Amino acid sequence: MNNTNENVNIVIAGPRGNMGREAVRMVTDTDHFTLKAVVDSKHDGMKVADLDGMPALDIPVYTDMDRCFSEHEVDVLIDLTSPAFGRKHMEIAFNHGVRPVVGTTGFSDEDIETLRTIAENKNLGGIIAPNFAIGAILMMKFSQMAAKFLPDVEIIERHHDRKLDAPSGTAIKTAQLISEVREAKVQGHPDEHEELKGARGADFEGMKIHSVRLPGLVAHQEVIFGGEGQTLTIRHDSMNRASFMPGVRLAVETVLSIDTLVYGLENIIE
Ligand SMILES: NC(=O)c1ccc[n+]([C@@H]2O[C@H](COP(=O)([O-])OP(=O)(O)OC[C@H]3O[C@@H](n4cnc5c(N)ncnc54)[C@H](O)[C@@H]3O)[C@@H](O)[C@H]2O)c1
Ligand SMILES: O=C(O)C1=N[C@H](C(=O)O)CCC1
Repeated sequence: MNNTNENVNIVIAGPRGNMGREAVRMVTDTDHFTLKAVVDSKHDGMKVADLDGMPALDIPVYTDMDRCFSEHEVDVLIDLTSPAFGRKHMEIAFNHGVRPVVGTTGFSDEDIETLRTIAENKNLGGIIAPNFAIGAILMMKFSQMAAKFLPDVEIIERHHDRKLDAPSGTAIKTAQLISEVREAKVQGHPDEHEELKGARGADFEGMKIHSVRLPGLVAHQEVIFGGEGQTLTIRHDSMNRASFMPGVRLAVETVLSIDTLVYGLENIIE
């Protein structure tokens, strides 16, 4: 952790998105963070102030991340873009000695392994966090704890209808954490069959994951455990994107002092 509060030079990719806008606010409101530039899918050569609905900041906009890192001294990249670009952006960052903090979801296990190897070869830290909200991290930890005692579990995640990936990164991470403590297990009736394809949801080692997408939602998840004569529901709701920002700030401060890739904020909140 950067306990000395030394200045951190930051680039944000995806500044016009729901998360990116919030991250621009968080970085510019944090005394020891400096926003050096943003990387957008368009508007190369403009300033943040020129972008619709963005604050009046004299900060340059790039579409070419390589060029952005060549022209500025950068410590940390915050990537909040889309599943198609997260991995590429991380590789570019590592190549420039920049430490990525990535909220973008949709990474495969193979992506994470490859990126970890790159990070370690370059002696650089990186953090991929499917969910930056402290309450969501606790939901995942509590779920892992409960699964030791109640191994029958299903996950229902609910998100806004602009979301590209399903199931959510949080739901996958929750299932991975649960699978660390329980034997793989087929749930439900052994002879069950779906009258409509997909009715039982996605399968992760016998756990079912159900994805709801509706306008009006932000990010929500229930982890439901069933046992003899009882159920236990662990639920988290993010009502807005500000809920993610303390976690992004913590990740930026932590990534400066690690030299591997960390996947999941639960690994840095002990
Ligand atoms: N980890 C978390 O806590 C957390 C929280 C919310 C969202 N997310 C994830 O973060 C990502 C962004 O979510 P959002 O709701 O802000 O999405 P969004 O669609 O509102 O914003 C994404 C932004 O990225 C920009 N973009 C796309 N490709 C780009 C590129 N190549 N270079 C630069 N910018 C590019 C788009 O123009 C858009 O402005 C998603 O993957 C989402 O799942 C993670
Ligand atoms: O808005 C989104 O998209 C979110 N995605 C994360 C996920 O996939 O788990 C969690 C927070 C919101």
